[in-house]
Parts: sequence; structure tokens; C-alpha cells
Amino acid sequence: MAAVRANVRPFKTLDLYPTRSAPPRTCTRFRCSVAAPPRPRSYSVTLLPGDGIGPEVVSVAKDVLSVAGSHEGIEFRFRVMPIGGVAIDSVGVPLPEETLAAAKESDAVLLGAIGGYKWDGNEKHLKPETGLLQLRAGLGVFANLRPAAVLPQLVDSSTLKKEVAEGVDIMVVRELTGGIYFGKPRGFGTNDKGEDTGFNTEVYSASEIDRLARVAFEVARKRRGKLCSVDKANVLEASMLWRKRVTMLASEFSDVQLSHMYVDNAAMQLIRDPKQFDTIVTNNIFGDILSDEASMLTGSIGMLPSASVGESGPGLFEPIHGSAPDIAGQDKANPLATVLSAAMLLRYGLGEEKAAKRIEAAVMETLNRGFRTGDIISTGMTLVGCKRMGEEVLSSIDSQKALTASL
Ligand SMILES: NC(=O)c1ccc[n+]([C@@H]2O[C@H](COP(=O)([O-])OP(=O)(O)OC[C@H]3O[C@@H](n4cnc5c(N)ncnc54)[C@H](O)[C@@H]3O)[C@@H](O)[C@H]2O)c1
Ligand SMILES: CC(C)[C@H](C(=O)O)[C@@H](O)C(=O)O
Ligand SMILES: [Mg+2]
Repeated sequence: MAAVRANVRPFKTLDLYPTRSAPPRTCTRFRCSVAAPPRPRSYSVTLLPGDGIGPEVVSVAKDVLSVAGSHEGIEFRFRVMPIGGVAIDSVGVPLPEETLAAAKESDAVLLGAIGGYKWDGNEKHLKPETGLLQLRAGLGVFANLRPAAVLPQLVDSSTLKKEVAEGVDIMVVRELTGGIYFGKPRGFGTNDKGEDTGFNTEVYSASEIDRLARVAFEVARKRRGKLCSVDKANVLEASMLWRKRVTMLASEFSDVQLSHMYVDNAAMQLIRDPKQFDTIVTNNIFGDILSDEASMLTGSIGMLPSASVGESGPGLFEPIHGSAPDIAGQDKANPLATVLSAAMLLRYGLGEEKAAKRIEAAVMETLNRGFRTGDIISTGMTLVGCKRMGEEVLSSIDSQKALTASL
């Protein structure tokens, strides 16, 4: 494994849709041409179920990974580690050293969700969310890809009119390890009137913007060639630099059509006419908010996967939703965001395109067969829980296999 880690991994081409071209065996994303090392067929995956619905959805995704992998001759070595609230309760910190070490040593990391009411009042360093931010920073996964595509089967689950929602296919490229989430100074203080204050700092360096923008241009190039950079450059200095750097980089990507939009307008345009967007690139906090908004175009936040990647090392794959404490432990969670994150893990984390496609096709087939969790239910469909949805995806994988065998 050490030899693999010393090289750029073969994984991360940025074609996020299964119907498009297969990934090359060299890394194009960062303009390097290092030959891909021989591809192992046995992978270590660190599972971080976390809190709330996290364990429920990760359990389904683990089974789906195992079965899809077995059909493609892939074996997984899973290691389950604590993060978030469960880690605080068991070892006193939201990201135990052992968890970060295991994640770094593995080939890919799959996370469920963290957080819950129980820990909401904790000090910052003892919040589950702090553990997640430490994990992202520790893995150096600065580029967070959040695809929001309206599947034909779920057009009626969108809260928007059919003609507005149909055909939406957006990729949000969110900066993940900088900006106001990590900027200093931050903290609590007192102003000159003796009032309590709380403060954070939105700060970006040119190199942080450049590396993320390059990923976004490459994503856009492989999609429909349109990149919209979302900022607040009419007010914020960090956004002014953001816009300047993104504009400068555009000359390296003359085949990509770059536009800029203020974030308040972008929030409105996403609802007014979402089909105008192809790829969106934005900072950490705007990306957090806009991707939740974009998820609702597709019917439910329970459908949206994500992949977070850095320049080297394992990627982090997680649904964009949280721990959903309101439905945790009730077998009501939609596991498909995590199942689709597992597909992204195979494609972008491990370069296992066929297995990724197998999972995505099984999800489509399961929806075609009418199975829906409560968040995406519509008239005439069959309401199922989290576990049953997982079983139906597994059965769809097996029926694909049977079909292939009979051809
Ligand atoms: N990456 C993460 O781990 C992550 C992301 C967001 C929020 N959180 C944490 O999760 C906790 C709850 O946050 P929140 O309520 O603002 O957001 P949330 O995403 O957990 O839930 C928002 C709403 O969406 C629903 N929902 C979310 N995922 C679903 C799924 N898979 N299937 C069906 N319905 C689903 C929930 O039931 C809830 O009504 C907080 O502690 C927050 O910090 C964690
Ligand atoms: C839980 C929180 C730290 C996290 C974020 O803000 O990045 C979440 O909202 C997400 O979208 O993954
Ligand atoms: Mg979020």
C-alpha cells in the first residue's frame, strides 16, 4: 500500500455521471501524468457511521458495496470507527486519533452523519460537527462534489413544477477545508459596550481558491462546459479575491464558459430556473447552503451523495444530509444518498467504474419498481423503510447479475 500512497491515485476523474466516458487510468484532474499503479482488487474502507440515522444508512451502503463488489471480483476490508457524538460519549473527543489514523490508512472513507440534540450545547471542541471538520481537514479533502440531478422517476417528488424540475442536472463544487469554517480569529468576546460578541473570519488564500477552481473547471469541462462561480464580491473582500482568481484561471480553460453570480441571486435563480446551471463553484459556507437548496429540486435531501477529494490520499464519501434526529432509530431514513455515495466511492475513490455503475443502475431499477421511502413517496408508489429499501437495491443488483448471466 505504501507504494500506492506515494503516487497519485488512479481514481479521481471528474465525470460524475455514469453514462459518460470511463475514467482514464491516470490522474487528469491535477494535470499530472503519473502512470497509475496496478489496481488492487481488495480495498480497505473505513466506515464512520456516526450518529442519528448515520448507522442505519451506512449499514445499507456497506451491504450494497459488498454485493456490488462481489459481482465485480472486488473484496472489501471494512473497519468501523467512531466519530461525532458516539465518539464523544465513548472516548471523550469527536474525532479520536485512532479514527483519523484509520481513515488515512484506508483506500476510502464512507461516513454516515454526525450530530444530535444531545451534544448541541457542548463547547465547540466537544461538538460532533467539530469532529467532521477535523476529519475533512485531516484528510485534506478540499474539493467537495455534490451532484444534484432530478431523476425521471422522482420528478413528482420535487416541490417545483414538473417543467421547472425536469432535467435539472447540477454539480456543486464546494470548497471544503477553508473559509469561515476554519478562518481565524474566531471566538467569543466583549465589545466596547460590554456586550457579548461572537465572531468568525472568512479568509481564503489565492492558492486555496486556485486549486478548487481548477477542479471546478475540469468538472465543468467534462459536463456541459458551463461554470458559474458564486460569491458575494459586492461586499466581502474574500469574495473579491475569489472572483479575481477564478477569472484569471479561466484563460487556462478556454473551452469552459465562465459566469459569476452573487450568492443571494444564485439562491433565487436555483428555484426560478435551475436548468440554467451546469457546474457551480463556491466557497465552503455558500456551498453548504446552496447544496441543501439544490437537493430539494431533486425531491429530497435523502437522495444527494457527495465525494470529497484532495490531491492525494483517500477520499471521503458521505450523503449531504445530517443525522436527522427527528427520524433516527425509526427505520424511516432514505439510504439512497449514502448508497449513491458508495457508488461515488467506487468511481472516484477506487477507480472501479463498473461496480459504481452497477450500484447506480440498481438504484434506478429499485425506483422503477416503485419503492420509495417516506421523503420521496408519491401516489401509487410502495412505501418502504430504510432496511427494505436496502434489500430492494440488493435484489436489483442480483437481478442485473441474473440478466447478464442469461444473455
Ligand atoms: N455531514 C453531516 O454529518 C451533517 C450534515 C448536516 C447536518 N448535520 C447535523 O445533523 C443534525 C441535524 O441537522 P438538521 O436537522 O439541520 O439536518 P438533517 O439533514 O439532519 O435533517 C433535515 C431534514 O431532512 C430530513 N432528512 C435528512 N436526511 C434524510 C434521509 N436520509 N431520509 C429522509 N429524511 C432525511 C430530516 O428528517 C429532517 O427533517 C445536526 O446536529 C447537524 O449539525 C450533520
Ligand atoms: C455538520 C456540518 C459541519 C456540515 C457542514 O456544514 O459542512 C454539514 O452541514 C454538511 O453539509 O456536511
Ligand atoms: Mg450541510
